[in-house]
Amino acid sequence: MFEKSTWIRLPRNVVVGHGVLESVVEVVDDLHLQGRPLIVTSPTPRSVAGEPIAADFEAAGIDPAIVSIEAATFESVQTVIEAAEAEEVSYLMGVGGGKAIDIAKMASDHLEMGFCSVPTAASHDGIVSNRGSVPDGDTRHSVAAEPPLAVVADTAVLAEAPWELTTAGCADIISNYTAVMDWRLAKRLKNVEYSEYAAALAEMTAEILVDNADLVRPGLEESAWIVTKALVSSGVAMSIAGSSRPASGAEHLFSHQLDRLAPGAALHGHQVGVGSIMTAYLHGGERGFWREIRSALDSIDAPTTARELGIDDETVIEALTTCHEIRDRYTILGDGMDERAAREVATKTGVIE
Ligand SMILES: NC(=O)C1=CN([C@@H]2O[C@H](COP(=O)(O)OP(=O)(O)OC[C@H]3O[C@@H](n4cnc5c(N)ncnc54)[C@H](OP(=O)(O)O)[C@@H]3O)[C@@H](O)[C@H]2O)C=CC1
Ligand SMILES: O=C(CO)COP(=O)(O)O
Ligand SMILES: [Zn+2]
Repeated sequence: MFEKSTWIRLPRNVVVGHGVLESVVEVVDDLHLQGRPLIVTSPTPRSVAGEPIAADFEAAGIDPAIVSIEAATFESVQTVIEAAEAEEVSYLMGVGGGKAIDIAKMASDHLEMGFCSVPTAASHDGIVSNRGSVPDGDTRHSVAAEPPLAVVADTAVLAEAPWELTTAGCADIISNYTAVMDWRLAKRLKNVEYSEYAAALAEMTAEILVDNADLVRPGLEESAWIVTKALVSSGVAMSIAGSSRPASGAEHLFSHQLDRLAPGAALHGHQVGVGSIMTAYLHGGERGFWREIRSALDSIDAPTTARELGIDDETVIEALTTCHEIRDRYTILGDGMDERAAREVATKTGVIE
């Protein structure tokens, strides 16, 4: 008897383009969301988009609540849950980078409330996904969370954000190549659940972005358009898979470990990009695909070395040798790299000197 089933949760409205921030109230109205929103944001995105959105709600006769969080932690999720309960809101709106959006989607999941995603930076592919990624002591959880009902991505806002946030988003997408290699390996060796469609979409997204790398340039709003479409597509791949596997392999474990060892040193996307160079080397050997990953990152001005990340060489080695412990996710790192092997991959790929 055939007993398989799947449940893919995707946004209903994805609105991307110049000036669409002004359409937030209309988008919410189209979803028939009633009552007060809680705008979940962080300091810079609050002034860039949180306050203007709040003003638009007020002009429409709706009184929004607003809460700012500083870090992607379970304490922040709790702060948002308490604010939502105290303010008696009906739905949440994550306005910001990956941090604010992750916290809003996780709090929404707990509160069983709808959630909309308003990115202020094209820096990560959690804009659309139904996952939240949160550190917790020695581990990093990738938890199921509420997917957004709507995404409103204003390319004018995204293009105004610091350029390195956009290159971080590109690198998060380019890392799909190695994430999918790890996923296929885990399917072959450990029989993990695998979706051909999600893997193909994640890879194709990276490929289209790399093919369009010439158009990704600072000061061009079209760059924000190209990168945001890729981030949406990659998030959809995660939602199809029901896990972050299509977009998160060993290069993400490496980045998550760097977050613990050198907090705040570099952006998530930049760290996974550098991780991807090294894990591609492990997948393909010296003459392999890692060179293409490195030149793709180079072509969009993303870091390719520890020095460019602002992280010292020894921290890179420590992260490489310990990051398999971050979570139970089988990757090319297997049950861990020894120090000599880590030094060799980091040196041969030029990540450390
Ligand atoms: N759930 C998922 O599927 C995924 C989740 N992630 C998660 O997302 C996070 C990474 O996202 P990222 O966006 O890099 O991190 P942050 O949300 O920390 O944003 C990075 C920085 O950009 C600033 N910023 C955001 N928007 C603007 C703007 N318009 N102008 C100026 N500065 C701005 C933030 O300011 P401020 O400090 O004021 O907030 C912050 O300093 C990680 O926690 C990662 O795990 C990443 C990919 C997928
Ligand atoms: O960053 C991600 C995809 O780009 C997802 O990270 P996690 O695997 O920690 O959920
Ligand atoms: Zn990522």
